Amino acid sequence: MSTNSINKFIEYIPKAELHLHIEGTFEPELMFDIAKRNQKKIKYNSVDDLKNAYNFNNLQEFLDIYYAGANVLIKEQDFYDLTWAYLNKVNQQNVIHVEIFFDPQTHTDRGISFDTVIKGIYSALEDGKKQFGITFKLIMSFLRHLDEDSAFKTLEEALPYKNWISAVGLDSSEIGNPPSKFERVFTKAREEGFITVAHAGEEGPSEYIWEAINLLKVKRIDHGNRCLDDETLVKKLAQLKIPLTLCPLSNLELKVVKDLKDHPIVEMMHKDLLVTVNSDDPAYFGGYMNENYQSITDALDLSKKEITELVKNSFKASWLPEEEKEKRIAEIEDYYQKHQ
Ligand SMILES: Nc1ncnc2[nH]cnc12
Ligand SMILES: [Zn+2]
Repeated sequence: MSTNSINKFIEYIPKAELHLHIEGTFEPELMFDIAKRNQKKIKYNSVDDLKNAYNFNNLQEFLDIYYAGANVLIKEQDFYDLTWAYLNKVNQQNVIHVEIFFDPQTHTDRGISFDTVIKGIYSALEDGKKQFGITFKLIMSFLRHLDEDSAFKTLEEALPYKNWISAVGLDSSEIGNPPSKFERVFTKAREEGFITVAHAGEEGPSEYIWEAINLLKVKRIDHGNRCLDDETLVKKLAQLKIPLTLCPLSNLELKVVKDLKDHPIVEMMHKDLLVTVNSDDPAYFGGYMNENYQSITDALDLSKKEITELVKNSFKASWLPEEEKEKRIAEIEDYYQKHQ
């Protein structure tokens, strides 16, 4: 199979993205534009200087730069522009459904109101649906390095927007901040009708994945790479069909894997895990959806059949209505049959 043919296959197949932090789509060029209009300073002199700083040894080194970048977002229009830029990008990549995270505490902790953040993001998502037909769900993620009180306060702020937010999640510095720290917040969130998900087993141990399942009652695990350390856990994830939202380029850039050739995605498929491909923080990790698919395809020599399986998994793992899921999966199978 020529690289060209498989890359075209990846480009044109309709895709869903399930693990994407909107703050992680902040491209340096847009960051400088928004900083200028808000008269905010950036630590770096130029787009190139900033890009040169994107060299991470672990999750925390990335998070420090990611939170600093988000500091220039002040007005509703800024959150709109950020989200709109992402939708334009993925529309060109034939992404037709997105389930995206936003981190309200990154902004409310600096005095930006919850309303400003969510209104900007949501109105761009609505416009994306109208203009591009991209359907969406919004996931509000708690920052796990902050305390339970802050998470409870954020949950309260989200209640008037229940109709806009499908789920709550858990992200930021994983090691030392286990899911158990947020058990009570997640219980309350479920009582309020939110679906739950959590980042677990990215850098943290497999025990954190168990906690996310048993204590937070998550419907998906974000990352979950470390589940492979525990065969019983792998069996549990497979048996409960709990999807894992994997992020290959993120894993490479944050040194979760040394080389994409070591990425566990194929091993996980062979173990019957429902794994999906996502971009996490594409502005920081060198690629959106197509680049993620293309780089693992290159590294692991994936076939069109395997790529099709991964794409179907994303729709299976999505929260689209059942009827719509089936329709999308049938369309993807049809695409495969025509282009295999
Ligand atoms: N990969 C990641 N892990 C944890 N928190 C994050 N926030 C943004 N990206 C993240
Ligand atoms: Zn993430």
